[in-house]
Amino acid sequence: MQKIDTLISARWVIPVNQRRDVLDHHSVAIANGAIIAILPTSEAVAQYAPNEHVELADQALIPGFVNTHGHAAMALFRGMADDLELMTWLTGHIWPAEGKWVSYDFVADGTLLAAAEMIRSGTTTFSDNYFFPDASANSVIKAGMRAQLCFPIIDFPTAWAPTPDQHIDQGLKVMEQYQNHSHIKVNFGPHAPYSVSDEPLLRIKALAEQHQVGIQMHVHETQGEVDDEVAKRGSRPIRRLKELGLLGPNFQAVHMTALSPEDIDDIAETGAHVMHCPESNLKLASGFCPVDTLQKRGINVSLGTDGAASNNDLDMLGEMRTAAMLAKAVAQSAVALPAHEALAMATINGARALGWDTQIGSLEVGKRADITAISLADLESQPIFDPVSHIVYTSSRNQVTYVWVDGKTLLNNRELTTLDKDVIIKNAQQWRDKIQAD
Ligand SMILES: CSC[C@H]1O[C@@H](n2cnc3c(O)ncnc32)[C@H](O)[C@@H]1O
Ligand SMILES: [Zn+2]
Repeated sequence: MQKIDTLISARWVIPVNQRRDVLDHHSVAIANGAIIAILPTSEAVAQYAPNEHVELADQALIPGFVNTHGHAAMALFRGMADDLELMTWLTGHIWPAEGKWVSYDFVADGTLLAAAEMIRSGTTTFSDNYFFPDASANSVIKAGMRAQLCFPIIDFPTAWAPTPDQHIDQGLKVMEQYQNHSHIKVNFGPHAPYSVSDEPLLRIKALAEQHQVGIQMHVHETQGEVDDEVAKRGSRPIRRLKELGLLGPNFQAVHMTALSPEDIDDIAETGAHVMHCPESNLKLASGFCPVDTLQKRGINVSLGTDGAASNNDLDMLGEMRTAAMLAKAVAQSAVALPAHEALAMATINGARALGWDTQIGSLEVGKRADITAISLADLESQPIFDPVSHIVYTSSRNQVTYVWVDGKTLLNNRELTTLDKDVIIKNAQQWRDKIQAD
């Protein structure tokens, strides 16, 4: 018998591999944080002597969700400014609130709140775009998750830095601090084409090439953004970014609504990735990302929740369901974004977009053991013809039972192991009291 750290035996293992397998009565064997075998449970129990054997009858194992766009600390602004269109929401409510409240402590506490919510809904890796990325990094490490932290760059002064160059300089220091960290990647996060001038964008392009890191940016969030840019500069935002040399396989374009055939050509030709945030787009009435068309052009489309101030949750199961439904409506085709492809969008496509697909995003031998378990035991999941259908179309986040990162348990039968739920709730309430009293 081979000694290993953990054996997880489940009714289904859904690896989200190339073959889109659904494996019945299989087990995942874990040693030193990595997946060393996926095999029928009858064989696994004969072959391995695990330190811990987790047996999950009526549950499915999937790769941990990869939430590829958000602003974690904005969880503290959840429900503060609802039912507004993007620019009113941003300029009339969010930016003034950020000017007043955002600090190192705000970001540390807000990111812990977001991390706890994400773990409890099956997310193991997320991408963040917020001020004080050093505070976010500490919270991510405390939570035991993985994150891409895109430090913000914007033309006007923020709570974090007074000029675009100082945003970049401060971000570079954080990037240096986390170079080669197994759980943290630090990337560039220029806010949007309408809020970042050519000069900082050219500096970002040169530095991203020099450091071989990614760039994530809100692009084509609304038709209004595209029209304004055409009126102001005479070119569409995507074309401007292409002409500046930013588009390429390390470019992550968030939102991507209001696309012309030429915009789609630009993305397809350059190999840039698209981060689709359907619920934020719906709530802010921003527009529609043509997911089916993009995928047919071979463009990698991943999934993101955006921040909890525009979603208002960080629930990738819910986001996946919305994405699957919306893709069909937008394509006017019920075969657009089928269930297993929606699951791939929430896992392996995200890992690919973040450049982490050799390590995470699917359950395969050699990858890190970042795994989520979902219970399909209850009445609402009966009968079960296809567990993938149920995960995408009927499951809710309270069915997430276990979460592992690097084989370490972050959620144990719905209990957080790395974070203190009561402290996080108390801190969130204290921030609410301060903000409300103002
Ligand atoms: C530089 S990123 C941080 C910056 O972005 C703001 N933000 C949050 N959500 C959105 C969105 O959907 N579109 C544009 N900007 C957004 C956030 O409040 C920060 O100021
Ligand atoms: Zn955003």
